[in-house]
Amino acid sequence: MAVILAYLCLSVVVMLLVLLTFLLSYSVVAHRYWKSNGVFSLEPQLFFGNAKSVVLQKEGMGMGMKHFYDTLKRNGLAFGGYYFLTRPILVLADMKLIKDVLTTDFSHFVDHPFYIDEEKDPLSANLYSLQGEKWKTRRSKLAPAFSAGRLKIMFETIAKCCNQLTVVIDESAGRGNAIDIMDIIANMGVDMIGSCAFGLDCNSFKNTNNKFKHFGLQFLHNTSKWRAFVFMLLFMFPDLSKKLKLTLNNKEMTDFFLQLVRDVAQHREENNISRKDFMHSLLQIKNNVEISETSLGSVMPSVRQEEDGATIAEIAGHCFSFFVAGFEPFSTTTSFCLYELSLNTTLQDNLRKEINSVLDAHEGKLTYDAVMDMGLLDRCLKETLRKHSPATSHIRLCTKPYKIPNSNLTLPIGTTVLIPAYGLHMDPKYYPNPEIFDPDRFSEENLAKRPAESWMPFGLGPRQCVSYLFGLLEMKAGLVTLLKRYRFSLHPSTKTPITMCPKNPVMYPSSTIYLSAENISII
Ligand code: HEM
Repeated sequence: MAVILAYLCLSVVVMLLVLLTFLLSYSVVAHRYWKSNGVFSLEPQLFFGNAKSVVLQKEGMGMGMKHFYDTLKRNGLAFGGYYFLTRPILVLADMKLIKDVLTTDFSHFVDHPFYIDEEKDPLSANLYSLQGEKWKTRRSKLAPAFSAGRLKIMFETIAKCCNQLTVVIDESAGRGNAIDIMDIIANMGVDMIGSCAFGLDCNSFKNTNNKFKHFGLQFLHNTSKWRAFVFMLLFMFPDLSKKLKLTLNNKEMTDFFLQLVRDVAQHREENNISRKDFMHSLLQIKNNVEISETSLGSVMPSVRQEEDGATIAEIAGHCFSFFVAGFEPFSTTTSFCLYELSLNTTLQDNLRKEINSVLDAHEGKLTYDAVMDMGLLDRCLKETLRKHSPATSHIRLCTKPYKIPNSNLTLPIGTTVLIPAYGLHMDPKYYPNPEIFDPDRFSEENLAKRPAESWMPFGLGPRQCVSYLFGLLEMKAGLVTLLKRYRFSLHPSTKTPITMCPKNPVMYPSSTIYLSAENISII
């Protein structure tokens, strides 16, 4: 027995040693990549590459990339090599090169390098992750649903969701209570996407345990080490992950969203119901009805079609991506904007003056045209998206060999390329004193002084956020609703300066932002 036990122990030790040797050699060989291609990189650490602080969640990806961008700029380099664990990533620092990759030479960089498994994880087959021709076809079909004309029609649905905001704040206003502003805005974000994408009237404020919110937040706020590990495997080794049957979205959540979309689709199609939301547009795509930018139209075609233009799983994937892509940036940006306005109450008062005078000119109604007439609001939001950009980097996969202009480097297919948006947004060359919140940076005069590409919270080029107009619109509608009714100030329980949570892949504060609100109408 003792001999068998000793033999087993020895076998395990030998296997571990073989595995360790393999990993060591793999890491050492992988970390030669940039040097052998003559590309500048910082000395990588075994296994971790240059991402130790990010992987160990001591620093967020945005900050890590900003530091590398600063290093490249200090050394006058247009690009540099970075290792995320063993994966080489080319980081761009030169504005012209960034513009080429994202726009002029887009045909070489069509895809986002993310995991997708249409069969086992249908929700992963969304616009963000789709690749090649499939992405191109779906994006061109979806784009009209996000046009200005269509959003103007949808504005009524957006405005309805904003009304709920005041119900909760009214309970705390004027009492000096600490208001967890991000929680309130997040609830509104759930309502907004629930209503505008899934066609629900979920009212998160009253029904805090609703299933829709539960699953959405489960996806977004699960910062467990296991999830981070699975995410990393899916990013680093997509083929191996598929073999191991790893998925990003669990079955219970997938089934919930699929059933939800199935029910809504069936109900609307059977009763030919029209509603001013994205679900309406998606059902039109499903039924091969052309999306008009000037009128809502019916979900059912006038002549029955042989084949559906989209499956329920595709629609669910799209709605889910609207939720995932739209919820967090909406709630963080709107909250950060209110935070900045609470620190600068003169600016807040000026903005309120603009809101009131524009609303007066529009018969006191919150309409699409009224929101579009608010210039200072636009500048405040753009400055928030610069300083607190939710997406800190943009990422592309090289899909066709690409020779980098003015260099000897040709990128092979499969190279990951990263644009450090947060680095650009905090670069004093484009934004002097970048830590200062100054909406004037977005005045026409100041805009003319720097390249337009130095501001890219929504990405750039054909793969830029499909919904940036809707994103801006919903945030503006929320801010107008709040600022015309309340004066906000920072509550003493907020820890300042705000630092960023290193566990969250997007820009997210590490401690709660508490504000106080006074109801203006009764001051
Ligand atoms: C509110 C602020 C928002 C910000 C800051 C934002 C930011 C972004 C960014 C940075 C990207 C990637 C762009 C790139 O790779 O170049 C993106 C893509 C995307 N966003 Fe947004 N987004 C916002 C709101 C929304 C909303 C509300 C929706 C949906 C209703 C949405 C849907 C999408 C989709 C579907 C993609 C993938 C587009 C594609 O790959 O073709 N976003 N967004």
